[in-house]
Amino acid sequence: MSTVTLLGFPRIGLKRELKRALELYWRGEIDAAALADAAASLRRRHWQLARDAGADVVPVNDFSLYDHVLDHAVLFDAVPDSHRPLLDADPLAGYFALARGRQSGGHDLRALEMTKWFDTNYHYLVPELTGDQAFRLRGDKPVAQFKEARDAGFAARPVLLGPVSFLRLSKRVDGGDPLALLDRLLPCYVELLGQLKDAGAQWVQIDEPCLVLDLDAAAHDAYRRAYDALASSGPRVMLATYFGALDDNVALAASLPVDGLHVDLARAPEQLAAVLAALRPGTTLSLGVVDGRNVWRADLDRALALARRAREALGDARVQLSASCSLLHVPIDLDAETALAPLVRSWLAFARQKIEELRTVADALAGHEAAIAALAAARGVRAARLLSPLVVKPALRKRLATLPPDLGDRRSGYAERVARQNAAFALPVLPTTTIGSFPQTQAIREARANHRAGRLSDREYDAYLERETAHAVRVQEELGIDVLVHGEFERNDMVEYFGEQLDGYAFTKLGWVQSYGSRCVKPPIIYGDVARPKPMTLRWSRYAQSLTPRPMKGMLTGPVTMLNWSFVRDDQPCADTCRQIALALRDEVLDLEAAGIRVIQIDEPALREGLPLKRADWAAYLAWAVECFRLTANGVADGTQIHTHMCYSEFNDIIDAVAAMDADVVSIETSRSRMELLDAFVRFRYPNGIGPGVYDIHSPRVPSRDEMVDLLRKALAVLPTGNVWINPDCGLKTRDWPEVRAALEAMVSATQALREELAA
Ligand SMILES: CN1c2c(nc(N)[nH]c2=O)NC[C@@H]1CNc1ccc(C(=O)N[C@@H](CCC(=O)N[C@@H](CCC(=O)N[C@@H](CCC(=O)O)C(=O)O)C(=O)O)C(=O)O)cc1
Ligand SMILES: N[C@@H](CCS)C(=O)O
Ligand SMILES: [Zn+2]
Repeated sequence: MSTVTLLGFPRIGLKRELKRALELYWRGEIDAAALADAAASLRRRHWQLARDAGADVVPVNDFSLYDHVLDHAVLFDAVPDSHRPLLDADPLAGYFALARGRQSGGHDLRALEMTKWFDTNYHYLVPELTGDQAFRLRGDKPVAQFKEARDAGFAARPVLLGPVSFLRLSKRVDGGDPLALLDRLLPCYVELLGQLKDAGAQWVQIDEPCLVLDLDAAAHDAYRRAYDALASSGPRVMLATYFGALDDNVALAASLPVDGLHVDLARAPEQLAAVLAALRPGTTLSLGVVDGRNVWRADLDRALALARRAREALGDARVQLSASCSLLHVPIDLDAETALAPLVRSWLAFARQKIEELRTVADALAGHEAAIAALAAARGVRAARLLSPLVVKPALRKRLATLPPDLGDRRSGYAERVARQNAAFALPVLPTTTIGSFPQTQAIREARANHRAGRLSDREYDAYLERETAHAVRVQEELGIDVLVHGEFERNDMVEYFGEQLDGYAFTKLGWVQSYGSRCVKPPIIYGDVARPKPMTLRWSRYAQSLTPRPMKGMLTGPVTMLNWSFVRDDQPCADTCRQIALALRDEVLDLEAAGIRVIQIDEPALREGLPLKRADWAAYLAWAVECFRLTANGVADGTQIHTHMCYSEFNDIIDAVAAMDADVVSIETSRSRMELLDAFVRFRYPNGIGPGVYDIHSPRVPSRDEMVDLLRKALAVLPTGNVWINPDCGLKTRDWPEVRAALEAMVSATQALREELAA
């Protein structure tokens, strides 16, 4: 019978128990032992859940207190010299200093850079390597977690990030090629695999998601050298590839001397034939037949058909059934969603239900009657979903089909627009602004929770939000910020808040998915045609503008980000869904403008991360993504200023698309890379306004005025002064008020210093 395995399970806990424990620990309210207990009990609960749902083998070492890439950097001692003494003295404190920075106890340590994990909304910490990097094993996390599961009676498979992917996801501080360090790193893997074998591991899962990327000859060579070196040094190796098709790398992956290969058959079912043809004799094939990136019940007939084909070619013992990738990217348990409309709920599967689906396929493959009957039931539910009147809105479809071709064009070019805007707003040189959110304090979240639970009336909640908004406006005025924001206090999240107000979207109570560290999101679920029944942000923008004579920015999440950070329907192309969202948001933009809001920011932080992993697919994606942004933004008059904001982006590859969006101002995250990310704009001679982020909002560390002056000088040396705006890297919702005040005070003071220099 085929084995059911998992590549990984969510770590945060159904009720975000890990988040709570981490934040208590960081505030000094629990000690390291209590944090370790909370983590161990979550691991135990998740192994049990996975086994009860039907997994034959559970993953271990997929658990992390903050991030699995950081865990590997620490495991191999691939950390900056600055952090090593603390890591030696107090491993947990050192670990969190790498993740979050630390400015206490005589330390001034910065956090590592954080970036997107492939095309997901999970963020990993980028290991920093030097040219003469030495690696050694530090600690024994994978072995300890294997023993923990083994001793608790679970059949467990340790998960490691593979050496080539680890290096490709790292960066060299000297600009060199991280893969040049491969030969130095491999002995650590060999030693670790030996330890796992000694501990009794039968299999180890080695993740090489980079095998689904476009790879050059040097990367192919690195893969061969790496796996030749690892061959037979430890347990049997399941080489896991995910997030797409192996395509040109299929022969490479299948030729490596490993015992098993996992392939993603949710995104790329068509690759099964090529994989079966290329597989070495004796190799086990793990079929990722259930989608680990989305929440729809699987097409179990298709999954079973794929499994049967693999079994015919390989025999039962050489076939494993799994989700396409780690289940890290989906919520834990649909059973907790008691408030979802029953029909919509019947269409969904979260992590636990996905394991049950895998069990069903495995059992059906083995001919079990009950499983075969379950397949028929699942078939009925899927068919009903695709035909449901909840899904299709004919009037909207008609509007979309008859859009005038120039709907996404501004009336005039940038030069004319900016002249009008400058005359209307009379802003100083180097105008200051922020990205939108102000601290989402515990008190605000509690008020929202109380409102949701009926303990706070609509009127009380509204009045509370008005007070918070008025306070934020006052603070910005006191600080001397030029273009203000209302603070986004009414929003639980920049995507979920809009999803809650749009037709065609469902939202969950406990559908938490980790975004980074202790931070989570509840991605809303797009199940049908999207439409806007009524204005969504007008009330708060209008109120905030009424409090100040300064320009108040309207604040919207853009269509591409709404799409990429939601669970999307799988019954129509993403481009079509995105156009529907764009039309809904366009109406919001025009309502804001009509209400006198003359600066409107449309955030698109997820536009870059949605780039397909293969370059060949980029142009098509960027074409519809830009079209959707333009459709949303460009119906306004010349005097209305459109801003967009993007964070965590590497812009070199997409600068043409950013320019084609034609926003009047784009604010970007640049401080962590010390303005390196500006290069693309400089080389392109980006013509419109640009706000390079001058301080990192992800760390509690308050930057000094001089640091910001320094960064700004770098920016002003390469950008036309008249185009430059001054802002933080991203929104301030995760910070607290004293930090925000101090940091913005320093930002305004840095700006004033530069204005004086420019005037002199
Ligand atoms: C900007 N980013 C975002 C991304 N994706 C999004 N969908 N949204 C984003 O803003 N991706 C990239 C970046 C970085 N990512 C994040 C992601 C998440 C956060 C964050 O701060 N998340 C909050 C949760 C936000 C939320 O939904 N809050 C709700 C629920 C609040 C809550 O916990 N309530 C309690 C009761 C109150 C209490 O006692 O605290 C409860 O329900 O139990 C809300 O505000 O209503 C997080 O804390 O993880 C930041 C950046
Ligand atoms: N307006 C949002 C953008 C985050 S990317 C915020 O300020 O939080
Ligand atoms: Zn941002």
